[in-house]
Amino acid sequence: MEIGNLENHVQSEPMEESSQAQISHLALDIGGSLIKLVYFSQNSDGGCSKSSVQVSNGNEGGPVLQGKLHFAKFETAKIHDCIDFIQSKQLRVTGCQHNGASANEKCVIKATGGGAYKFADLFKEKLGICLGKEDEMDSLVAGANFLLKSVHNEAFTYMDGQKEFAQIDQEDLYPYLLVNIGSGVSMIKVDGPGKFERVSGTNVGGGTFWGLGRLLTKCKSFDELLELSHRGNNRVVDMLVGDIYGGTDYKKIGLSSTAIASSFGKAISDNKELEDYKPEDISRSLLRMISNNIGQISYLNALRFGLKRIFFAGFFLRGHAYTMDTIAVAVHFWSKGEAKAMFLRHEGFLGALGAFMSYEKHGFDNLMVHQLVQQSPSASHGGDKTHGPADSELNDNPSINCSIYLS
Ligand SMILES: Nc1ncnc2c1ncn2[C@@H]1O[C@H](COP(=O)(O)OP(=O)(O)OP(=O)(O)O)[C@@H](O)[C@H]1O
Ligand SMILES: CC(C)(CO)[C@@H](O)C(=O)NCCC(=O)O
Repeated sequence: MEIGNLENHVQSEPMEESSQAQISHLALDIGGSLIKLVYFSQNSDGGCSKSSVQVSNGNEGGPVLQGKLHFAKFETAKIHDCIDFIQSKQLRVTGCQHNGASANEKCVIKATGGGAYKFADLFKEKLGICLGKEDEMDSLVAGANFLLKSVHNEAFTYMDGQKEFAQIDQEDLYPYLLVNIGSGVSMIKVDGPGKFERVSGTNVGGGTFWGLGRLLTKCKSFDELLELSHRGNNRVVDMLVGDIYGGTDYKKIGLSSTAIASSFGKAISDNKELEDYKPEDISRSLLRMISNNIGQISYLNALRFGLKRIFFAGFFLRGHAYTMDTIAVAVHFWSKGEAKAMFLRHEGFLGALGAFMSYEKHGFDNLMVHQLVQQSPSASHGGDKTHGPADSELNDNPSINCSIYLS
C-alpha cells in the first residue's frame, strides 16, 4: 500500500505484509525533520512457536513470535500523515490488545526524540496513545549496539565508490564514536551497552543542508536537492587552493591545488547573482561543505578520545554515495588513515530501534521482548522499499527478520 508519494517522503509498505500480518510493538522517534517508525509484524503463518533457542534469560521453551521489524518514515511537518498511517494499520489497537489493556485503559507507545515531548498531547488526542518517553541518546546508543551486534552486514565502509561490508568483532566493538547526523549532529563516545557520553555536537547538520539548500535552489524535496548534487560541480562555487595559488599546489602544508580553500568562496569575486549559478553546483558545494565539516569535527573528537572507529548514522546520509565518500575522505585525510569512517544500513532508525528495545527494559506487561535475533542477512530482503530518484544510491532500510521471545 503506497502511503503518499516521493514528495511526502513516506515509506511504502508491501500490501501483503502490512495489511494481513498481525502488527504489534510500535516505537517512534520524532525528530526535528523526520518521524521514524519501527514495528513488528508476525509472520502470516501464525509464527508463534516454542523456542528451540537457548535464550540467555532462561526463557528456553517459551513462546516465540517469528516475524519482521519494519521501518517507515514521515516528515515531522506532516505528522498527521503519520497519525493516519498508525490508525490505518491499527497498530494502536493491536498493541493495546497485546498488552492486555481494554479500550479504556492506558495505551503506551515508546517514543524518543524531541517530538515525544512536543507532540504528546496530539497523540493522546488523535489516537488515545500515551507516548512513553525514552531518552534520545539512550535510544541512539541502544539502536546502534543492537544493529552492530545482531544484524548481519549492517556496517560498511565507503571509499572511492566502493562499498565494503565490515565484519564486526563482537569482542572488539567498544569503544567507538557514534555520529548521528539528523537535523543537528550528536557525537557520542560509546564504551559499552548503556555506557556512553555525548562528547560533542554541531548545529551544522542535515537541517542546515536541507534548509539552506531549499532557500538557495528552490528545490521542493530533500531527494530533489540530493539528486541535483549528483550533477553539480562544486568548483564553480568553491574557491580552491589553486584559485589562490595560481593553479599550483601548496605542497609545504600538504594542500593540493584542487583542495577546497573556501567553500562558496568563489561567490565573493564572481560578480554574479544567485540566479547565475546552477542549482546543481550550489547543491554539490553545500553538501560537500557540510559533510566535510562533520567529517572533520568527528575526526577531532575521535582523536580527543583515541577512538579508531567512527560510525556515522542519521537520515542526512540517505546512503548517498557522494555524502559518504566526502565524510570518509575527510576522516581518512585528517587522521592520515588512522581512523575509519563506517556507515550503517539502517542509518536513520537507531533512535526508533532503541525505543523499540526499551519495551524489554521496562518489562512491558506480559509481552516482554527478551531477545531479538537476526535470522537472515536480508541482503535480498523482500521488505520495505524507499522510493526516490536516486534509488540505487539510497539505503534500502530493509526489514529485519527476527524473533521475539515472550515472557
Ligand atoms: N525525505 C526527507 N525529508 C526531509 N529531510 C530528509 C529526508 N531524507 C533525509 N533527510 C535529511 O535527514 C535529516 C533528518 O535526519 P534524522 O531523521 O536522522 O534527524 P531528526 O531526528 O529529524 O533530527 P534531530 O535528531 O536533530 O531532531 C534532515 O534534516 C535532512 O537533512
Ligand atoms: C538537539 C538534538 C539532540 C535533537 O535531536 C540534535 O538536533 C543535536 O544534537 N543538535 C546539535 C546541537 C549542538 O550540540 O550544537
